[in-house]
Amino acid sequence: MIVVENLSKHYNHSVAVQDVSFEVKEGENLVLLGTSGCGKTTTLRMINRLTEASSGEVYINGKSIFSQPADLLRRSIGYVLQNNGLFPHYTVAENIALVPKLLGWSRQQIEERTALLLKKLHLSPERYWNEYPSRLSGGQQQRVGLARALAANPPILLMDEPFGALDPITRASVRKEFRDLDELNKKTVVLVTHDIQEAFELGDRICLMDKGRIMQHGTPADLVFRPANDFVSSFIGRERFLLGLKAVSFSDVWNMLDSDETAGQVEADTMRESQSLWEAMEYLSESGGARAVAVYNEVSGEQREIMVSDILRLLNQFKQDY
Ligand SMILES: Nc1ncnc2c1ncn2[C@@H]1O[C@H](COP(=O)(O)OP(=O)(O)OP(=O)(O)O)[C@@H](O)[C@H]1O
Repeated sequence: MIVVENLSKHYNHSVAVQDVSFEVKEGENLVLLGTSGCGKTTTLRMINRLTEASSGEVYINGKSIFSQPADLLRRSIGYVLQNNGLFPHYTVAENIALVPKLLGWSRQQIEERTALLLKKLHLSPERYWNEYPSRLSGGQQQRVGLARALAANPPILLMDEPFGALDPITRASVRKEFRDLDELNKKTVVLVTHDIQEAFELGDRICLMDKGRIMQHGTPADLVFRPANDFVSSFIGRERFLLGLKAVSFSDVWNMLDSDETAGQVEADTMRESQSLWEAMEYLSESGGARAVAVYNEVSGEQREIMVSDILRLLNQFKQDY
């Protein structure tokens, strides 16, 4: 768990971050969202002390980050940079091995871990082990950057615009891989982005920032359905409908579904209750004429069949009750 209390950063007479406070629970994804220059990166870098705070406190599992040397702190926190930060003169495997080596892992341990991570990130170890970063595509470099940050299995991961350098299509597919990666499920993640769609897809909670301050800290649904002020409303702006679909999952609206719709056998391409209404929309628009999608609830063992008209009804009903 990360607790940030009244964190500020001043440069001479200018203020980069002012009095920022938030908590990130274990296993949660917190997104720092906002336009360029609002203080996201500075806030992130104060957590691993790449930037030293002017004032305020950060506790990780109850322990102040200032109670240990900054370089030791950084070995226990994964960090993914926007331009991936890979060393150009190191191979893929050497880049991934950096922190495990510093921690004194055996060669065999390092090789096993590297091979496992490459496979999980869809990079064949045989093909990419000895490759240099400049010979990889942007998406592949980004995956290696992520593998490097995950190598020593840190409980906390800080990510600065991790998909920022990618074109929109690669960006969407790497983002999807990121969401599905089991390595990340239990990690506490703080992710910086200026992309509101990305924030809504990846964040359990979002801190929307402006001019160094937090404008609203809440769930994606809080930001869309209960904006704290005019700034938040106008930031959400015309994307309200789409973001609403991304903010609501089937588990949020399960008891608004008729129980007699469908039950029984789970079909192969069934969605799960943790997926969003948006994902069901995407499925229906991409499936070439399917009128309904089956959604399976792992908790109750029930299955429902969902049509486009259900999705719109669920969104409206959720909004009214929120
Ligand atoms: N080393 C520095 N010296 C002086 N000012 C700085 C320094 N680093 C950042 N700033 C200023 O602090 C403010 C916040 O910068 P920061 O990089 O945190 O914003 P950001 O929201 O991450 O923006 P971006 O998305 O463009 O990276 C900006 O006004 C920036 O110019």
